[in-house]
Amino acid sequence: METNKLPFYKYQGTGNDFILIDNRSLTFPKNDTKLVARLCDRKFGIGADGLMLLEGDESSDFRMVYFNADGREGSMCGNGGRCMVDFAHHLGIITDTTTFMAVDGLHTAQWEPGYVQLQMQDVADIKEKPQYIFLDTGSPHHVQLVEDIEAFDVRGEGRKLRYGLYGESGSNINFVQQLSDSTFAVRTYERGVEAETLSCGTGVTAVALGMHNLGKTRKDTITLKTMGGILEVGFKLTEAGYSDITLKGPVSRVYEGIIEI
Ligand SMILES: N[C@H](CCC[C@H](N)C(=O)O)C(=O)O
Repeated sequence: METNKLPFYKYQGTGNDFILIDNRSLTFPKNDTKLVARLCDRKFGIGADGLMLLEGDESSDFRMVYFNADGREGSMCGNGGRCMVDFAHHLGIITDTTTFMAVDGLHTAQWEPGYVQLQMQDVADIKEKPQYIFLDTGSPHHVQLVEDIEAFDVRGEGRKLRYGLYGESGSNINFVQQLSDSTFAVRTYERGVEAETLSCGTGVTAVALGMHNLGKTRKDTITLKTMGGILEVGFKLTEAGYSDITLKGPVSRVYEGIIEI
């Protein structure tokens, strides 16, 4: 059987980990769901929460294409976007500011060594239910307050809600506990990974906006403690909803390698 050597980079942003591939040549077989799932498998492949391709784009610096660990193309990934910006900087495509295209439209970002701040799409629609809230920050997010987040069964309860409440297309499920006026602890069950991840960028963005909308905080800069580190979300509230939403936190290029496919 003929094999190809595929160069890749491994990244993590607050413990949300990704395989990144320079696909400006457009040679990666992106419809091969099984291949993407195998590359993301932690026993049979490289291992990651998702895989991303960096491609060229006519209207911006580059295009980000994101796949969940199950091999299917996902919606927006905030931590992935932050890692992508560091990757583009490493490849020499950008300097310290950039505009790039993702599945939910254009994003601007600021790079500094080890940190990336990403601007997210505006959010106008937040659904408040007695037990939870739901909003889309580029990806769909259920946000639910819990009492003892450390002891909470994120995988079990997340799985139930992801399928029970949202069906096959699903939602990401975030559990949150308020720690102070402007600090919240968050744990996330991610659809497409179908497990808890150490952190979710669009998830903590949803938590920050959701907690502000519920009146749990009056601050416009919120600190989110995830299992994999600390993220910061800033925003402005206008008549049309939340705008100038930013997600900031650490990113690191862990290693690079070559895998035969
Ligand atoms: N981990 C990602 C979210 C991925 C969303 C994905 N699980 C989907 O719903 O397609 C983040 O940092 O925002």
